[in-house]
Amino acid sequence: MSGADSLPGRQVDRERIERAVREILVAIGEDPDRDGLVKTPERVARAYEEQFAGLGQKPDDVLTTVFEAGHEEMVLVKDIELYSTCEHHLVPFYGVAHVGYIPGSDGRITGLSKLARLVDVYARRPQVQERLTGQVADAIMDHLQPRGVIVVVEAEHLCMTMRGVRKPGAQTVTSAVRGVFRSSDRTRAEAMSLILDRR
Ligand SMILES: Nc1nc2c(ncn2[C@@H]2O[C@H](COP(=O)(O)OP(=O)(O)OP(=O)(O)O)[C@@H](O)[C@H]2O)c(=O)[nH]1
Ligand SMILES: [Zn+2]
Repeated sequence: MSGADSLPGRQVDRERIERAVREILVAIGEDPDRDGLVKTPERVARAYEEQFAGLGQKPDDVLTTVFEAGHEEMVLVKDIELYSTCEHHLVPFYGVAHVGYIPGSDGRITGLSKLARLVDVYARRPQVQERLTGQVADAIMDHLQPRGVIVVVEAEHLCMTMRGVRKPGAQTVTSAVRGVFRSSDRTRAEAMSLILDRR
């Protein structure tokens, strides 16, 4: 688990970001005092506060509604839009997450929106896609004790699109399977066919 998980409510240091952004503007040869840029450090600080808000959140903050519904079949929320930040280049990667689980024998489930909120908790951090995918799966395993979890993330990384290798359109697909989705080929295949069904 990352160290940031133990920092509930942590706020970003906006003033420090502002100073750093001003420095970057100088370093790229810009004039940070010209009209268009004068408020940029402040804007970036506010944007970063939002973009990295997940560093101050834990899964417990969002998985608040857990109830026993006696439902023991698969629950799958598809196409949860996500925006994250590549920790290598600090540029966005974005796409969708699909989150499915099969409740445990106690039938404990959570609110559907909470699954999407959980994705945001981990997306709003400097990330790599593989870790994001695994963290969402592990948080659901820990909090709901389901029979299994499957998380699939499909994303485009702007660090591969706008710079570097420059391959727009390349989609990175990552999956994390836990419990019955790992042990049963059939259950995993059923989930994958629901996830990939693009009707
Ligand atoms: N596995 C993984 N790699 C990522 C992710 N986001 C970005 N990367 C990769 O991280 C790597 C960083 O490679 P480096 O060689 O250290 O950095 P770089 O010289 O900027 O690499 P290029 O992007 O190839 O120009 C690149 O291959 C990126 O495509 C991610 O979520 N998961
Ligand atoms: Zn990157």
